[in-house]
Amino acid sequence: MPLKPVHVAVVGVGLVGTELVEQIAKLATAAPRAVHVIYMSSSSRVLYDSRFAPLDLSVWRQQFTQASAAPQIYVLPTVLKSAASGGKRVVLVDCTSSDDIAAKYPDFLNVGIHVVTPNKKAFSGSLALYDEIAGASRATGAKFLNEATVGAGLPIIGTLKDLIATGDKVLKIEGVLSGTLSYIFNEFSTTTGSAGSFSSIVKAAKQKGYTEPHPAEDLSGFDVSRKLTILSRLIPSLRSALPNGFRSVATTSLVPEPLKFVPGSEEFMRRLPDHDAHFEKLRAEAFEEGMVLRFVGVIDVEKREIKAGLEKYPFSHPFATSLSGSDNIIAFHTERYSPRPLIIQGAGAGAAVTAMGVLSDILKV
Ligand SMILES: NC(=O)C1=CN([C@@H]2O[C@H](COP(=O)(O)OP(=O)(O)OC[C@H]3O[C@@H](n4cnc5c(N)ncnc54)[C@H](OP(=O)(O)O)[C@@H]3O)[C@@H](O)[C@H]2O)C=CC1
Ligand SMILES: N[C@@H](CC=O)C(=O)O
Ligand code: NA
Repeated sequence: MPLKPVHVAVVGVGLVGTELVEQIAKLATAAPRAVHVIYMSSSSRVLYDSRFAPLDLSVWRQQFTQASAAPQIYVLPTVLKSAASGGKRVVLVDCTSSDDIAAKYPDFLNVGIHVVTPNKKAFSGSLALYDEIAGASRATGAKFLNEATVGAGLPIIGTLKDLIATGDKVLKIEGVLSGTLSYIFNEFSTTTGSAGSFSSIVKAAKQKGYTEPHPAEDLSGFDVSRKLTILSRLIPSLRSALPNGFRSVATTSLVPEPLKFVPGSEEFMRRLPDHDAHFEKLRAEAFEEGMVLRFVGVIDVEKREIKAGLEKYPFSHPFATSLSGSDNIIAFHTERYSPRPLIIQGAGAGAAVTAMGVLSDILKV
């Protein structure tokens, strides 16, 4: 029986959104077309057919460059509701990092539009919004899926949900949860020295598409504390532990004090080299002790302790020897997976693997 198609509205056709549209286009040529893109927007452009006919993905780039109408996020729930008439399955795919769009998820879910997203904002901020999202989803049956918010395409959220749903007890989750910080320290702090200055490696991480739109979000550790918040809310005993979200996670920031309030990423990157000596001192001190630097996150369920920070590990430790590129590594210590934890490792940032995580959620819808 042919698959019932799912109709997607991609909001945020940036690095991840563009790759997602390309992956959907490739899927259509390889298999019976199950995913139709009916709407796409950036912060200044929007492209869709007034009858919500599927967009022709062989020419979307040209059409999108020519599209000029301003996006209408505040009316989008109503617009997509009309696209869902006749029982069509419609999914809002939020590929922005916008708080404003995240705040609208309940409106989409309330009218039966599913939400799939790599954007961490809605799930790592106030518990009130998180509860509103979960409540709207329960009320209408519209799903919200966010696998790509933690570990990009790696099956982290799905695995944690499965462990809990099958009655296992999670004791501790720990690991390297930032692709950007993994890449930076895998290059900057190695068992043999360093591949370059700190700022030049941050620049490379940005060019490779690993960083958040503003790299300070990564260096502040907030991207990691957001991921820890998202995971902790899936653990029943910690669901309400962070009512105000990621800001309550004990987090060590790597942002140099004078750059703390620099709003633009260009100025931030331009001024970062002024602080290379500080990072080099940290690296060299660790190296003298036979240690490397790695940025890790921990959720200790028994102690109700959730923290993110820069740690030192001996040259023989797996974090020093087995990580490379943007690798994430996450260990789930549970009653069943004990004394050896369940470990998931692989690229944890970058357009291809993130879009894959988003697309697999779309296919689940
Ligand atoms: N890069 C990665 O490895 C990973 C990224 N993510 C998440 O994926 C999301 C996207 O990241 P990335 O693609 O790198 O970011 P980009 O900055 O490349 O893309 C963001 C896109 O969102 C658009 N946008 C911003 N505000 C709005 C708005 N109000 N309405 C419509 N469009 C808007 C931007 O438009 P314009 O171009 O006009 O500014 C841009 O097209 C983020 O939430 C990030 O945290 C998650 C896992 C991994
Ligand atoms: N900037 C993030 C992207 C994925 O969430 C990271 O580096 O991990
Ligand atoms: Na994931």
